[in-house]
Amino acid sequence: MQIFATEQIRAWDEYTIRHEPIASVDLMERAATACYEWLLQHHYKGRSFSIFCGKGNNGGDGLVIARLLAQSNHSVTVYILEFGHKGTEDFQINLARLHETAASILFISSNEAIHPIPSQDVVIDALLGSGINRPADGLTAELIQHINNSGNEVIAIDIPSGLYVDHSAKGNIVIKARHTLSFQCFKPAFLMPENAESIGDVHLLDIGLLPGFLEQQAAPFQLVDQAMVSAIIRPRNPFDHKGDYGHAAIIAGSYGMMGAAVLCARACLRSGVGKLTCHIPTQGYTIMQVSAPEAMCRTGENHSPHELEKYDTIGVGPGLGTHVENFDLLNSVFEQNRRPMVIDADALNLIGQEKALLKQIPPGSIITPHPKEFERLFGKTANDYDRIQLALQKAAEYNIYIVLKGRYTFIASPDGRGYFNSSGNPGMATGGTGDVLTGIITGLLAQKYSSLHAALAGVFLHGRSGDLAAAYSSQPSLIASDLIEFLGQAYQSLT
Ligand SMILES: NC(=O)C1=CN([C@@H]2O[C@H](COP(=O)(O)OP(=O)(O)OC[C@H]3O[C@@H](n4cnc5c(N)ncnc54)[C@H](OP(=O)(O)O)[C@@H]3O)[C@@H](O)[C@H]2O)[C@H](O)CC1
Ligand SMILES: [K+]
Repeated sequence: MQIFATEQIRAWDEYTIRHEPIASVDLMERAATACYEWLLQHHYKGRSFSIFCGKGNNGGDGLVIARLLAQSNHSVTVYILEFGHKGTEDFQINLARLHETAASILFISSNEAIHPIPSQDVVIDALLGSGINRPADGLTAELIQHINNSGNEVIAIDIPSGLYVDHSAKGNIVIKARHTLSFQCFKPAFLMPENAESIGDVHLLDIGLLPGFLEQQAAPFQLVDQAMVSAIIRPRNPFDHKGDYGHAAIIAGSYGMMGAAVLCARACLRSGVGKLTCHIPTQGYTIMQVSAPEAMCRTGENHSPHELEKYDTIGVGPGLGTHVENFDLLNSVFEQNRRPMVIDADALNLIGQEKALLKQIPPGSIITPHPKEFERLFGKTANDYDRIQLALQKAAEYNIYIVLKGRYTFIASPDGRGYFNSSGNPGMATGGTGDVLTGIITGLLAQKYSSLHAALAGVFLHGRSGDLAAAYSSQPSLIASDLIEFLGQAYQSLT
């Protein structure tokens, strides 16, 4: 699924209006009807509503929702924020239609006109949508603060008022919604951690925008979804043998952190790799042999980084520790292996301390930092949008794939393309889930998936395992081992 910027969303509306064809006011009716139906299907039937509208088409959506609610015997009060102009054509048509109903209509043109919101009312926020072009200030800002301070449940239409679709509104005054009802496709704003407080739960409603538009568009970002990953994962051939699925190595673990190495190894095995050898410290030998009997082990000084050429790929980092000898270890790995590999955790922290190592990473490799590790490698950014741009820039500079872990993990490709993963849940915010991800991606690389495909399929399967595990038990109880147990079902769910 494509993730569009503001101009493309507008162009998609216009394309649909021209080619369906459908009048703009009827498209608004369709969008608002989808919101109205969502409300009825989600326990809002019979409630009373305070609906706040601007004078653009976002406000127009609010007026249609108000009419549909009033016509179905809901108590509706509509507050229209005076912007000093008449409003868009579709706004005006729908204001006239609203006058035919029992809804109360009040205009807010000064602070004195802002009154307490009845505590039982559901608030609908239709003040500003994708047409926002400056921070909310003056009366608009006052009204947003008033709504936020009311404690009422807020449902935002299209996007919480005050947020921009595709750049940061950090520090600005923005509606805090419990739910956001948006249309057709994800907006970049919904995928940024800095907006979590504003957007609440996002629900995408189908308003029948024509798919023909998608063929003409290069979107700035793509959503990694089931359709994309199902097309990546290849079925197995009946005559295949283990040699066909590659030999991976994992270089991981240290005293007190063998768990990370075990999780990584077991995830790698479950990803479908043909053979796995673990390069681990001597004191971890028994732990690994008992925990992952399918894996071979190499022990010796400094993880015994020898004869690495024989592996199809290598995953390095989980539980490695950051002692100084590990700089030699990394140097040795990068010298012997020039094929794409996976670099995570302490290996990234070492590179963060010795930035010259960045240039030695084999081309096409995948690094998997969480935001703190990313910051140690590439520095701080002012906001989440800038961090994504920095990831794209660094991916190109070092010819690597950057998997920036988070609720919607971002994958920066060196060719400038960016992807947001759609699977996963907050239950996965627990120790060891990153080690599992490294194991899965290493296993996919060994199976000769391209770096891009290994990264995309790896993050999606990892998140899907988390979703299945959380559905089976719960989010709070989820532990990293559960992801490995559910990886089989995650594969199964693709078909
Ligand atoms: N497929 C769809 O997505 C559909 C979406 N629809 C809805 O349409 C809106 C977008 O409507 P638009 O009229 O383009 O924009 P807004 O309603 O968001 O804004 C209207 C005007 O408000 C002014 N503005 C901008 N920023 C501010 C601000 N900070 N404070 C006050 N006013 C502001 C600006 O006008 P100016 O002349 O003052 O610059 C905007 O033009 C979309 O979000 C959906 O809700 C349709 O229903 C169809 C389907
Ligand atoms: K809104």
